[in-house]
Amino acid sequence: MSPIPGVDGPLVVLVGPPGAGKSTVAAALARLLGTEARDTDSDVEARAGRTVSEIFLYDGEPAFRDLEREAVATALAEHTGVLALGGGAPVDPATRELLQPQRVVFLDVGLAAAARRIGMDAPRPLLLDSPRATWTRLMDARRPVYTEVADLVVTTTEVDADAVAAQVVDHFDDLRARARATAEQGSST
Ligand SMILES: Nc1ncnc2c1ncn2[C@@H]1O[C@H](COP(=O)(O)OP(=O)(O)OP(=O)(O)O)[C@@H](O)[C@H]1O
Ligand SMILES: O=C(O)C1=C[C@@H](O)[C@@H](O)[C@H](O)C1
Ligand SMILES: [Mg+2]
Repeated sequence: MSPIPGVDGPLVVLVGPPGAGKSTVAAALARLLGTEARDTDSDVEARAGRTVSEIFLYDGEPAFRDLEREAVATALAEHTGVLALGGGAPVDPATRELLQPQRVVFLDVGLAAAARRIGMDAPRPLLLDSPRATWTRLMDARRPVYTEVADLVVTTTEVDADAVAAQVVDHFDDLRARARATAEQGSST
């Protein structure tokens, strides 16, 4: 799936499992491209006035998914920078439809690196019970979905976030040009 010329929206949308580095790489990419990063988990929290964990705990996962679907639709309509989605967002069919014309990058990662990064005891509501087994089960179920929506897959295991961002930029002509222009602007000020 290629981005359709003329379709508005973010320069890049990042998908992938918890610990893939979506939020971190979004910030690194935004720096390279001279734009802003946005994260739908943060948007949901700001809108609900609660953390993701609190929403799961008090309202349940279906309520979170409804808020997430709205947050993704709003961010795709409003944001022109880099957008990181929540790990489960592309599982929703309506969200997948919205992603079709977008430029989507799947950040892939193995269990060991993901576990190291998120320390599997962090407050991630879906990973409270048997975090490693649950992460693996989710990833097995979601891999086809992440792959289906993606224009590019970048493996982030053993690659630091700045290098992941550089790989994304290098893959797309317009992003390479934009990053060059951003760097030139930075060195001339
Ligand atoms: N490529 C990387 N190499 C090493 N550590 C990384 C890398 N990317 C991110 N990290 C670290 O891993 C942790 C998790 O990263 P991040 O929050 O960006 O992941 P995420 O995909 O957004 O996860 P979630 O789905 O839970 O929001 C952070 O502490 C971050 O500094
Ligand atoms: O993988 C998931 O389903 C989730 C990932 C996080 O980004 C949050 O959106 C929430 O914890 C659910
Ligand atoms: Mg994140």
